[in-house]
Amino acid sequence: MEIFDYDNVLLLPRKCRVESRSECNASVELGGRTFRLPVVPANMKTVLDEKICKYLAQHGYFYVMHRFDIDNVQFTKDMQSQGLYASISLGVKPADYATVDKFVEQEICPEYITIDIAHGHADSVKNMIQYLKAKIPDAFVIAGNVATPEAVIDLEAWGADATKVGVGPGKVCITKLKTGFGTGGWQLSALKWCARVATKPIIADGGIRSHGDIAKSIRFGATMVMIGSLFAGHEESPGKTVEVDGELYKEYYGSASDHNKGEYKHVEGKRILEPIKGPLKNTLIEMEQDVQSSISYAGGTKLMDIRKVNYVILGGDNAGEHLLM
Ligand SMILES: NC(=O)C1=CN([C@@H]2O[C@H](COP(=O)(O)OP(=O)(O)OC[C@H]3O[C@@H](n4cnc5c(N)ncnc54)[C@H](OP(=O)(O)O)[C@@H]3O)[C@@H](O)[C@H]2O)C=CC1
Ligand SMILES: Nc1nc2c(ncn2[C@@H]2O[C@H](COP(=O)(O)O)[C@@H](O)[C@H]2O)c(=O)[nH]1
Repeated sequence: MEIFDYDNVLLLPRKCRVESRSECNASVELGGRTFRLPVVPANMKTVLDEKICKYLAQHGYFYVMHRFDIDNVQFTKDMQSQGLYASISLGVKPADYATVDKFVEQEICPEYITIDIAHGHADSVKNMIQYLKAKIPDAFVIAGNVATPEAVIDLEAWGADATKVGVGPGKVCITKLKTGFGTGGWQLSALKWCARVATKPIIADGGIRSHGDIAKSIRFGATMVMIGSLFAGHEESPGKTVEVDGELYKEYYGSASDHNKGEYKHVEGKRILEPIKGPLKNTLIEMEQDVQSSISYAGGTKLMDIRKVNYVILGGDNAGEHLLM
């Protein structure tokens, strides 16, 4: 098996088929809706809040609200009363089952539900998927996080409509250090490995450090990518604003950090500061333009044309050119 990551793979251009990059369509379909970009901000407290979710839904982007200190039923009602789709997160504890029961009692159905736990290849996730499919069958269920083909096969068989791949590659993640497990350092090849067996969409989660990594994820089998750090440092990001030596930063902390948990127990995340880089809408526009450029370098006109390109691995034991025959 080849081991590589975002920083040692490059995609190879094919002959351009467009006169302008504006002809390239960066949109993607997930769960019956088409979104402008194959990118979703991470469902973390310092990445998004209700206001940002509303902005994303109104402007054609996918979002997944986080699951911490929030009333999911009220959130869903608020979004749907404005004619917007609702996309929430759940855990696997009794309180999460109670939330599902509340949805059923009030006859409300969020369009997207993401089951979001650290070790998603677990019976607890199987039980929650099956509960959701029985109680709210119209919701599109994303489940994770996982790291192996076996896990993707199981989650799909248990009824997940999409899986989220990535254990430990995140910027505020310390899972690798604390447990010795994960895809940190080889997330892109783990994605490739998982995508070979997937029959449903994969969301590649964690490790994206630059916009070109979006195209690399698509090339290796992702339908969408989930990104935290690149979204945490905007003017409207919910993290606290911190000034250091006259420069402004936003705090960005892991969902499994003591900052998020409120206690130091099974901590697998840390807190960092991200420099503030202006409004979110500018980043989203720049990302779209960069993905359009990626499609044009792939010799295509639509997102999945990126899947057709060859690539090179730079340095290391697996170095070389990889041609599609
Ligand atoms: N993508 C990634 O690499 C990671 C992401 N995270 C994020 O941090 C947040 C908190 O995650 P999590 O701690 O799972 O959420 P929860 O605290 O809601 O825990 C989920 C449930 O799974 C149980 N569990 C069993 N084994 C494990 C295990 N190895 N890791 C975690 N839980 C386990 C927990 O029990 P008990 O607590 O008693 O063990 C708990 O009942 C989530 O948003 C998650 O996505 C966290 C770590 C890695
Ligand atoms: N191991 C941990 N992973 C975490 C934690 N909180 C969030 N995450 C994961 O990181 C990605 C975002 O990664 P980034 O590289 O884009 O910043 C996020 O979607 C989660 O899957 C945590 O505390 N520990």
